[in-house]
Amino acid sequence: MEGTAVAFAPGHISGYFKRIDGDSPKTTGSCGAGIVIDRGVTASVTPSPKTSVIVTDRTPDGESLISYGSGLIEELLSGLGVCAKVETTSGLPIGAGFGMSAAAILATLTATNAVFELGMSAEAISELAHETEVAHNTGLGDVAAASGGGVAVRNAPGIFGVNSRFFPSAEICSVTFGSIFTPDVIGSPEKMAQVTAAFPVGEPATFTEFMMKSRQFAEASGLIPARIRPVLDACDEAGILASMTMLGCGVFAAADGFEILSGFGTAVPLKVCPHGPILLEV
Ligand SMILES: Nc1ncnc2c1ncn2[C@@H]1O[C@H](COP(=O)(O)OP(=O)(O)O)[C@@H](O)[C@H]1O
Ligand SMILES: CC(C)(COP(=O)(O)O)[C@@H](O)C(=O)O
Repeated sequence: MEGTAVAFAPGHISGYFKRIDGDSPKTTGSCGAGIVIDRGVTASVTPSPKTSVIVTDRTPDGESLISYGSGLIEELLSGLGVCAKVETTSGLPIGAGFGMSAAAILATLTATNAVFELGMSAEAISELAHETEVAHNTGLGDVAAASGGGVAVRNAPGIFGVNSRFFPSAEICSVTFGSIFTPDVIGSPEKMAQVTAAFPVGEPATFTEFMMKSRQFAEASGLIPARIRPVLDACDEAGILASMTMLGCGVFAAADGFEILSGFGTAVPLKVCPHGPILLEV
């Protein structure tokens, strides 16, 4: 129980989803599909007599934003019966539909497990991360998806709900204007009813199919903020596949949309991450 462990967990852009309520957080979650991305959260965990958390977030312009304390992470550590100094650094803005809350939980648990030699399997880490995420209403399907890489297609709630993963060579880009408070959306029965009705038929097997289904869902879901409509229109005009980052005020598009997205804000190039959480240092 000495030293520091550092872990990385990838983010996840959800293209479409539908809430599924089970009888516990373990069996509650979502079906849907999304891209596991190469930007995520790096967590460094050092055993300490008292728990403290430093969170480095990103603004939509890419600047660092430091804050102290995190109820979510503090609760996670206390549930494991350990105290540590934790630093999480997000590669993209928190709350903007990039699955940064799931990545923060997965990265923190992976590093905590290593430095305290808790003996948790990758599956046990994902299970606890999923239950934490669902219990806090910060996400439904991000943990299941980000526990591995690629484009993850989920046909059941929970960490065993990933039906297939494919690994396209296509790259993407994204622009964000800020956050959408996830609990307000996934906690609203009215919004969830419209989302469920918008869920697309059939499962995507290619990047293009995934993008088309995501956009079809976004349009029918009633979730598209007015702020991103001009970006989607500009992409449509140029024939570039694009949709809304669920659940954030932003757009993700095929890589050839980078210049168009840059006309609206700070565009970020992203790759499909080939893996789930990894330990970087122990
Ligand atoms: N790196 C982090 N460290 C600690 N808490 C985090 C971190 N990232 C997210 N959270 C928690 O998750 C909440 C945001 O959840 P959500 O809107 O689902 O974000 P995202 O869309 O990035 O997954 C934050 O208000 C905070 O409570
Ligand atoms: C879309 C969302 C419900 C939330 O995603 P985020 O805002 O990134 O936490 C996701 O967890 C999903 O189930 O697909």
